Amino acid sequence: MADLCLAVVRRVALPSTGGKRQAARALTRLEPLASPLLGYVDELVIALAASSSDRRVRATIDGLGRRLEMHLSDGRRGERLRDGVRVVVVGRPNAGKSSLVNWLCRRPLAIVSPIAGTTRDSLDTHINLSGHPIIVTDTAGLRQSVDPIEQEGVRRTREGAKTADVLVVLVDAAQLVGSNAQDEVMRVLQESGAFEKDVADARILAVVNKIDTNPIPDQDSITAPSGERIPLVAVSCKTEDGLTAFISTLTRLASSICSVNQYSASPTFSRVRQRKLVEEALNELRDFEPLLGVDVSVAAQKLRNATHAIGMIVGSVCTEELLDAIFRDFCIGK
Ligand SMILES: Nc1nc2c(ncn2[C@@H]2O[C@H](COP(=O)(O)OP(=O)(O)OP(=O)(O)O)[C@@H](O)[C@H]2O)c(=O)[nH]1
Ligand SMILES: [Mg+2]
Repeated sequence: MADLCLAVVRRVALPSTGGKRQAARALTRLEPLASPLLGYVDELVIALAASSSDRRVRATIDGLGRRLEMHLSDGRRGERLRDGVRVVVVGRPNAGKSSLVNWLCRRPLAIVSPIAGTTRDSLDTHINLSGHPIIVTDTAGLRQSVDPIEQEGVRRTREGAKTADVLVVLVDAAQLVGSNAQDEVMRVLQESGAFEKDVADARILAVVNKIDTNPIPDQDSITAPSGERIPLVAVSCKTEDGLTAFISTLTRLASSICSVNQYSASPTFSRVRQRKLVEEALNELRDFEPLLGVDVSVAAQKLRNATHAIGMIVGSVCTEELLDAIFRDFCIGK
């Protein structure tokens, strides 16, 4: 076992010079993430050095893997805190999407006109909603068209819908058959591609606009085919009726997105790159166990790869000090 520890620690703890430089640069930018993950690396090396049995090594690596998984399941909170919660407004042409987005950002971001098909491209703007950073996207109205430019606009709307944290489905009160918002919202959702697997996580907010032209009966939610309740608000961008309720509901959804599990009490991954590196580290840890009984040096390489991936995020991994500490505290090699 001492041999195993020595082999593993040597391989884990001796990075290339280039890797060290890169890691050192990364550290300065990633302070909030550094301590917990650096703790893992220390723990990993120390556990290996101190372990007296294979089983304990396996348990330690398994525990580390589970904790990395917990961080990965943080609901992308760090990315949302950095970039903003993505709110995408979809609906048919002329429903009032641009009017709603302009009202949200308090400026005439998008052209508003009675001509259906005015917005032809997706437009992003950043706003602050009770302290939550939000990216609001206005989109081209969903409809069949032979115009290739409009087709491209609709394709972009669907792509945007896939990235939404909150999908606002806006329908025109005047277009409702018998004031039935449920069916029209479901049709628009279907056309936006929202029932496809990769957008299944987005929160949906249904909005009936233009209630000044056709008041609808009081209703605060509708039911999705899955049985889930979708909040519904009735508004008029013209008279501003209902917009306060719209803002409260949107704020509630944004808050719920920004608060998830215990690991998101502090921001975790603020960049996709960091998440990818942790996923890489996790894969290496998962490969370690089956290899341990077969070839210690190949297994050790897996740990070194995992350490390197985390080191790319937190920086000062595998420093001379860490090596010194291991040799001082555990007398390995003496
Ligand atoms: N009466 C009434 N008219 C509204 C309301 N909201 C928007 N409109 C009008 O509806 C028309 C279409 O509004 P837009 O905001 O351009 O609609 P849109 O959904 O962005 O339309 P496209 O860009 O064509 O997809 C404009 O003439 C707006 O002034 C409302 O609440 N009540
Ligand atoms: Mg528009």
